[in-house]
Amino acid sequence: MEVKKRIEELRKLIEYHNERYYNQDDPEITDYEYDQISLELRRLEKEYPEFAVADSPTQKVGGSSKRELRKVQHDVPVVSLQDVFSKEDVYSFVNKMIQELSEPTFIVEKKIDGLSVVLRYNDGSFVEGITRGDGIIGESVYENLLEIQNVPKSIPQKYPYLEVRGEVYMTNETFERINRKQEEVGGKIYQTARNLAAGTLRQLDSAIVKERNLDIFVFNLEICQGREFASHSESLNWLKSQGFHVSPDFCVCKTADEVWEAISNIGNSRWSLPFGIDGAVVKVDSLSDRARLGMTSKVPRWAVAYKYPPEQKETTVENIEVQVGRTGRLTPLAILKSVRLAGTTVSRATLHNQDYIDMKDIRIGDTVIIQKAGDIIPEVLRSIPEKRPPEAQKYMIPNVCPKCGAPAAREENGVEIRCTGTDCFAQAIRGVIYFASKDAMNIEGLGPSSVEALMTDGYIKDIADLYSLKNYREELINKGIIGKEKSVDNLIKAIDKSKENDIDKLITGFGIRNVGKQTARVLAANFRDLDSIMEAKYDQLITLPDFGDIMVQDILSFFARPTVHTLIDRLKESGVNMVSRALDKKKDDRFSGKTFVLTGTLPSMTRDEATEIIQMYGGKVSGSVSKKTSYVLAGEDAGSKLVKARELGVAIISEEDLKSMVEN
Ligand SMILES: NC(=O)c1ccc[n+]([C@@H]2O[C@H](COP(=O)([O-])OP(=O)(O)OC[C@H]3O[C@@H](n4cnc5c(N)ncnc54)[C@H](O)[C@@H]3O)[C@@H](O)[C@H]2O)c1
Ligand SMILES: [Zn+2]
Repeated sequence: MEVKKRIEELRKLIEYHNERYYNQDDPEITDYEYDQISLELRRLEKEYPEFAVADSPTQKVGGSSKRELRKVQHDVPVVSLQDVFSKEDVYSFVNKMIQELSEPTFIVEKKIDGLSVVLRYNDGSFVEGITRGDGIIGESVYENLLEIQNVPKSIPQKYPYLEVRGEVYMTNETFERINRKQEEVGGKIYQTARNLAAGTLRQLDSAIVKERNLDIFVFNLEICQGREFASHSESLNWLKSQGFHVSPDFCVCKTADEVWEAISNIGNSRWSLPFGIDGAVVKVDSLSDRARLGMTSKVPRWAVAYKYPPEQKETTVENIEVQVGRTGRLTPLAILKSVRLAGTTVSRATLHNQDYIDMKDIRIGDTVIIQKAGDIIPEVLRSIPEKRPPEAQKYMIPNVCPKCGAPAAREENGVEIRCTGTDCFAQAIRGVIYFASKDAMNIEGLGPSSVEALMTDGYIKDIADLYSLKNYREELINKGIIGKEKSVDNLIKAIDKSKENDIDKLITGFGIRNVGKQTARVLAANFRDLDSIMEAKYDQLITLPDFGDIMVQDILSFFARPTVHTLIDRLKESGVNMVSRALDKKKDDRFSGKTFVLTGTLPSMTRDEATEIIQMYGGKVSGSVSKKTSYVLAGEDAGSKLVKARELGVAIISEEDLKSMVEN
């Protein structure tokens, strides 16, 4: 029973991360973490075949396609690759092939970390380009592919039909350039070059593709009408001669030792490559052998993908600094002797909190092992006590705030230590940065460095001061701390524009503890204006969807502070909007008299979000289906309610339907 539950839990988790990764191009966890949970599921399903199901994520490929992009059926199903994680697995694959085939040759290639596309050519002309999608149906990204220089638009040898497969990717340099630009304008920071490449290729504006400099490596020939190839290497060489950018410097091997050497060589060069790879692919070279071996529903039997373990390095902790967050939280940060790790220079790593430091016993002067899980954020894995200098003391986060000197205290029953000072400069800076951030007031051009400069030079002390910044226009232009005239004017304009925001943005911007943008939205949708929220009582707030005791207490204590009242008065005087627009929308009660029942998991909304939308337009949400039910909003794994709805002939709608019902 326990196992079955775990299997189901893993399936749900993987489906969720697949959605984030393949469909939204915005993963929440690293590939390394994802691979760990997939591996666990694969092992359990193998060990307990009685719990195997046909639609498990281990049996499926990729994601679905976007609504806006044209769907195209694949000629040859685009499958995934069998992952392996150890030397033993590589040897056993190679040796098995050697046993089954007569003197096979193997090709070892870099596994480029991008997204797969299929390119089609008619009589030598590029006519269609498709993403993998779910492997059977992909989405056309032809217009965007036209903007990639290394996709040949026509090739010299004109066979009636040619289909090749390749990986679209972005170089590290371009990736960093774009993120730097995003940071300057306070925009979204992309997690990895792979997501940005995928997101770029799957959006609707080809001009963006051009500007973002995508590239492609072709790694397989699928179909070539009118010509036979004996081997993969022969086809790659031919593709190269036709102007394709082919999977670079592939390696031809005979034995498991040679294959492993090739894999190790790629591994050693990994962090000096100009683009990201997430492994090495070992393929049987002979195409007739490949045909004989065939494939499972998900992977070919003639190839495996070896995934490298995260790179680890030894370094020393030179110091531990303490940072002060927006809510006064003190976060210890290890200052490390700089080392190159997974392609970047690492000189700091968060130590999270006192418990983390205690658990790993990390001290100043210690030699530690660091790694980048999934190659993004470095973490300290462990310290090496044998190499510890004799004078190294156990580390304790100080009991005063390093910025303002006020006492710092550990939360009751919590691990966080916070500055209790009410006048803490470090907190104030973070507070303003947060106020300006995308989820909050979304003030473009007001990123961390501008806020810090403005506050250090005394132009602003708090968020209300932002709205009088225009009085210092000339001075700011002369001083140049924001930039030239244009930057200053843009900033002033953006600040001015933020006055018109709905109050959920403002409430988010206050940075009340435990009140994120979703909670702020609920508040805005249920009260007329900020004054009524400030006057709201416990009993009123606790009935709101998803509001819990701690959150309500936090809201009440925030609005009880006299300093908050003064601040809000100043914002009002500057003309910052204090009226709920979400509530205005409520007057649109197109769902009045209609009852909805929700069932199953919706693709992108939580049930509460769907409920909120329905209620906002005057509809009711009920728990059970009856003849009086107007609509059943059904998602994945919908159960008995859906059956009942069908029986009673109640209209069944999807999340998409609901969205279109409330459009304009
Ligand atoms: N972080 C997350 O939330 C998350 C979610 C889903 C998937 N993932 C990552 O994606 C991986 C699964 O992705 P997948 O289904 O694309 O399979 P895969 O990455 O295991 O391998 C298949 C793909 O590799 C690519 N490839 C690159 N170079 C190649 C070459 N030389 N030859 C052949 N193929 C080459 C092709 O696009 C092919 O479709 C996971 O292992 C995980 O790392 C991460
Ligand atoms: Zn402080």
